Amino acid sequence: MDDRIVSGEADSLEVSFEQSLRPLRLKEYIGQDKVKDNLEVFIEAAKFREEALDHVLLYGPPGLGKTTLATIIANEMGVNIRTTAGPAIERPGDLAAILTALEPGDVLFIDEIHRLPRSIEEVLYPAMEDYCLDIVIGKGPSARSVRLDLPPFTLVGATTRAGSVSAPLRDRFGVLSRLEYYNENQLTNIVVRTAQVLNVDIEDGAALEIARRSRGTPRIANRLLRRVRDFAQVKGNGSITDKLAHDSLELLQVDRLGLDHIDHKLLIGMIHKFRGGPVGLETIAATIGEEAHTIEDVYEPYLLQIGFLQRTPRGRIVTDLGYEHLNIEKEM
Ligand SMILES: Nc1ncnc2c1ncn2[C@@H]1O[C@H](COP(=O)(O)OP(=O)(O)OP(=O)(O)O)[C@@H](O)[C@H]1O
Ligand SMILES: [Mg+2]
Repeated sequence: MDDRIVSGEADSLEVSFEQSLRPLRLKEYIGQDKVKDNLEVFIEAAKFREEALDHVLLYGPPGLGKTTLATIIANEMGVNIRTTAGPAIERPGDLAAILTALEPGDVLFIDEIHRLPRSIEEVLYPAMEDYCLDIVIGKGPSARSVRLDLPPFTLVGATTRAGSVSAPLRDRFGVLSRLEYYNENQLTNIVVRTAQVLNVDIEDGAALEIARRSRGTPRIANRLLRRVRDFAQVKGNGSITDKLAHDSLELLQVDRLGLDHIDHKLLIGMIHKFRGGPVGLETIAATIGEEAHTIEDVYEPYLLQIGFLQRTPRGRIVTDLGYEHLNIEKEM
């Protein structure tokens, strides 16, 4: 599952490649105009008042640019960014060590913030509200609580599951920004920009072709571009022409809407075994040999989003659009 070329999640080898492609400024960050416009105002106002920026919660599916945006926020504010992740903070002391090391105005980026232990969340509340920490020293009757002052800072939290962030934590963010899937035009611009960074020639049609197959996700667009570049170097003269892009994407088995063999297996399985549904999640899972939650979290969202699958109270159904795309006649 992890080596799916159209997975929104980053694979471990991709990290440094992605790092080199990250836009550093808001101006270079393509799309997400609403989020960008708001942030621009808040950043300018905070800088004018010489205060730390309000805490920001970024949420949305994997690969849409949350980590990138966190870095940009720090750059635009002209401050340092300290990065950690929800599961990495196990004890209140871990959090205290990080917070007390911040300089005034710094950004603390907590990725996967929905996975922060509850006990840590409680320590975080006064830190976010009043820039202070209440720490308990000692045990039993001699235990006492001391209050530590912190420098003003900005917490930037990121999550793919906004629903799993507790209400009291969510309420302490001044700015809540939801990242949306990108349209074809924006993804084309991202592909063109990445090609420039990688110093590879690409024709307009080729950039569009890659954009279309990227499931609205910059991470996938960049990954497909990298694979296509490999074909261009081995089978061509290094330039990515329209034809080369088309042929290599066919070889990579990513269809013209970004569906891969697993999407096809799922849809075709539902059509052939259950006449397109309605069929329950568990049954689909058993049919294609996957876990139900993997289907729900990983395979299904894009198919629902492009309207190929529909959720009904009696189970999932393949829509007419889905049949059409697969070129299968619907049985009456
Ligand atoms: N708006 C954008 N403009 C240009 N490139 C982008 C944009 N958004 C994301 N990217 C590129 O896509 C890749 C993935 O972005 P990023 O790592 O920020 O996603 P993420 O939302 O943090 O994903 P995850 O949920 O897995 O942590 C990066 O290489 C980044 O350069
Ligand atoms: Mg990230």
